[in-house]
Amino acid sequence: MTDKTLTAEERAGRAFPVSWDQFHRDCRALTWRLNEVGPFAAIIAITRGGLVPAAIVARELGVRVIDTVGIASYDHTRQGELNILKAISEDTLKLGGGTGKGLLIVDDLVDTGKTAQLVREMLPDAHFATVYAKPKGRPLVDTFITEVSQDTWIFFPWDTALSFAPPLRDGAA
Ligand SMILES: O=P(O)(O)OC[C@H]1O[C@H](OP(=O)(O)OP(=O)(O)O)[C@H](O)[C@@H]1O
Ligand code: HPA
Ligand SMILES: [Mg+2]
Repeated sequence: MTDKTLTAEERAGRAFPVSWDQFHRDCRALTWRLNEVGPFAAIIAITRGGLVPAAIVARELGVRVIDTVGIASYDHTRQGELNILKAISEDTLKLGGGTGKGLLIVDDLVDTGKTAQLVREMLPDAHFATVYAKPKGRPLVDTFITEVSQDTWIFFPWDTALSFAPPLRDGAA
């Protein structure tokens, strides 16, 4: 049974910190794979986490039409109801023939898959790409780069800062 008093991060247990360098490399690797699948008429970033990978992928693939769909579910690390804060624009929907054909959806990661499921329902024929994937959400993603276990919490570079780490013999785990 899931302990509701714990945040998703606390439940995850393992930490996987990602540096800007690593993230940029992983986004470029994702682009290599997507280049085999495209071309794409537009990219839809799932904000906010999808904005950074979408910018890198768009630059590499030469896509200049970018839209966003705003979905929030985690308040820092606790997952709540999914809220659609901004819908996909009419212009983008038209570009994808109403079903998303020839469009690319980008997010930073898929965890439980709830966000991905919701966007997939909006654009069933779009290609869905994330940089990282956890097992529960993985079946919903068409292309990703790195899989991490469900009990891992990914720390993105825009959510973290460099800080002092005490030496091992002083009690650091
Ligand atoms: O697979 P799921 O369990 O749905 O989780 C994945 C989603 O959670 C995070 O977004 P969040 O809702 O925290 O908003 P943010 O992108 O604004 O940080 C992440 O960026 C994904 O969009
Ligand atoms: O592992 C994660 N890291 C950051 N944000 C997230 N949102 C869902 N899962 C995660
Ligand atoms: Mg997000």
